[in-house]
Amino acid sequence: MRIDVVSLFPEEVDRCTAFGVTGRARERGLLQLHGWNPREYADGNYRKTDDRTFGGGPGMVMLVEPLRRCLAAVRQADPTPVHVVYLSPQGRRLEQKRVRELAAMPRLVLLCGRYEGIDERLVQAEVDEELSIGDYVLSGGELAAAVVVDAVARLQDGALNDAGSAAQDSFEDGLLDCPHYSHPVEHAYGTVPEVLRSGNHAAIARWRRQQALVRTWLRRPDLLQGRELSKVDRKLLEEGLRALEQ
Ligand SMILES: CN(C)c1ccccc1CNc1ccc(C(N)=O)cn1
Repeated sequence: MRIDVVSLFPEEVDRCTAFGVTGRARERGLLQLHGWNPREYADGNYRKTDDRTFGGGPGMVMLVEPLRRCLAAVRQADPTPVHVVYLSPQGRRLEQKRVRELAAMPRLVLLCGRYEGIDERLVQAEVDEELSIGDYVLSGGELAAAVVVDAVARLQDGALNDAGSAAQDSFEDGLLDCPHYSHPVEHAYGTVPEVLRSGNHAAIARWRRQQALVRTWLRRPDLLQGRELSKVDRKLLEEGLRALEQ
């Protein structure tokens, strides 16, 4: 998968995705990341990329023309058709389902706004999809772009070892993950649950599913709103909640 990032600070996204799973996915060529700076496509010796907003009021707006030229160069760099995503607080909320769909695309362009955002005419003419990573305001779209790069990179084939992809599964069916434990078995902070050391894989899978269901019920009941639980899951959840009351 190829991702082109259009930003006044392309290095920010590069550095945020240069480590761990995402860094390895890039090293392995599972994901190519290219940065583009619209300032290189701006006119004049100040290479102006932003200007005052019409209608008055505070703040500056990113200009159409440097971005239009920059995006033309991005398209020209590779014959693969692009899907242009604009990261903004006005975008649709990014969820894992959409991450999976984006991860399956051959090519993405991530457009990062600064100042008060980008001239709406550029957005209307060039943007396929406006996305928000959450209901909060950042100083620029770069960290939101890095979140998208990270989320899609780890879904590329070969990016995660089997343990990672197992962890992945629990989120896949829309539940929160179960708790995790490692050494030592006994610690001042507590003891590792017996079942996890039993070697009984059916019991371990059952316990993990039950924990995921109980946690989701208690912490994110909204995630259970839209779905019918199977009889098995409903029983696991009820039993898990009863155990908490003991
Ligand atoms: C400067 N601002 C407010 C702005 C305004 C319009 C577009 C981009 C930006 C850049 N900032 C962003 C970007 C994304 C998110 C998000 N929630 O995904 C939050 N902030």
